[in-house]
Amino acid sequence: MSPAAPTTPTAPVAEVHDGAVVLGGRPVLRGIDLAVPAGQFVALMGANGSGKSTLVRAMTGLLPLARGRATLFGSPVERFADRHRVGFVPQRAGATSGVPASVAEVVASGRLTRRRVLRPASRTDRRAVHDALETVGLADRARDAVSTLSGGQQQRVLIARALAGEPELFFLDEPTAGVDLGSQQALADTLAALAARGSTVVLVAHELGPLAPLVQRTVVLRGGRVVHDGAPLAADEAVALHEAHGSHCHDLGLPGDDPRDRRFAHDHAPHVAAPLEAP
Ligand SMILES: Nc1ncnc2c1ncn2[C@@H]1O[C@H](COP(=O)(O)OP(=O)(O)OP(=O)(O)O)[C@@H](O)[C@H]1O
Repeated sequence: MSPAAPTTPTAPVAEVHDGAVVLGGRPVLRGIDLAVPAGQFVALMGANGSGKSTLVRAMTGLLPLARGRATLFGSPVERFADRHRVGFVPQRAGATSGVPASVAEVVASGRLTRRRVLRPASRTDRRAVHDALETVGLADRARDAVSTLSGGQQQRVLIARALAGEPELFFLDEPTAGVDLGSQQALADTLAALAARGSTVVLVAHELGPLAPLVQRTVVLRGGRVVHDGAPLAADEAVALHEAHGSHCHDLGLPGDDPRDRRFAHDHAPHVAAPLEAP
């Protein structure tokens, strides 16, 4: 019998190595090492201000790293050109922003990374928009103004916009925050279908709710560092883990006792005058 062919480890579709991010002169992420293989469903958890949104923004190239490197599909994020391969659903973004657009128009904007500039939408584009709306259960609202939808439905419109680009890798930043249970379940069904198709999902969440069964790996951040990376955790376990981690680093993104932190904070100290003391 011939020996089994060696298994090739799945190359990461998103990776950060020794990543650090500085915002407003303060280090908010330090020493981040994270590699997400194709097809994995990862939950990114941690308390408010622990750095979850900052990490997904750095992983998608929306924020520059002050140190380390980030790659998407093996390319440095700053030079990554295949934008259609990545879908991003930002945190707490309304789908309307006061713009009088229909649901279908907002979702169609998700095709722009695939369409040639100034070309009218093709039959394929229209099909992708329709399929995305079907997936999130809003096909019957396609012609309605997004402003007439509930917050949860608007969140689903943004997810449909990401789906319409037919990406392989999704980042979703707290898609269930403030969303009714019906919409949470619709989202769980949508993400289950994506996972079954082999898509990779990085989900920021405080509460997993109906999404919990989908999670294969949990990464917990605290004070801008990874404090757990492994088996899925329930939200209360993530909080317990968060609280169990010492007092050195805290959620204000200030450095802990690690000398590398002090060095890093020194190197990136804010170049602004200190605020005036309160009288
Ligand atoms: N533009 C900014 N300038 C300065 N500091 C910022 C900026 N954006 C975020 N921060 C700080 O960076 C830290 C991490 O913020 P981030 O939004 O990534 O946390 P989070 O874990 O996603 O929190 P939440 O769960 O509340 O969304 C916080 O201390 C926050 O105050």
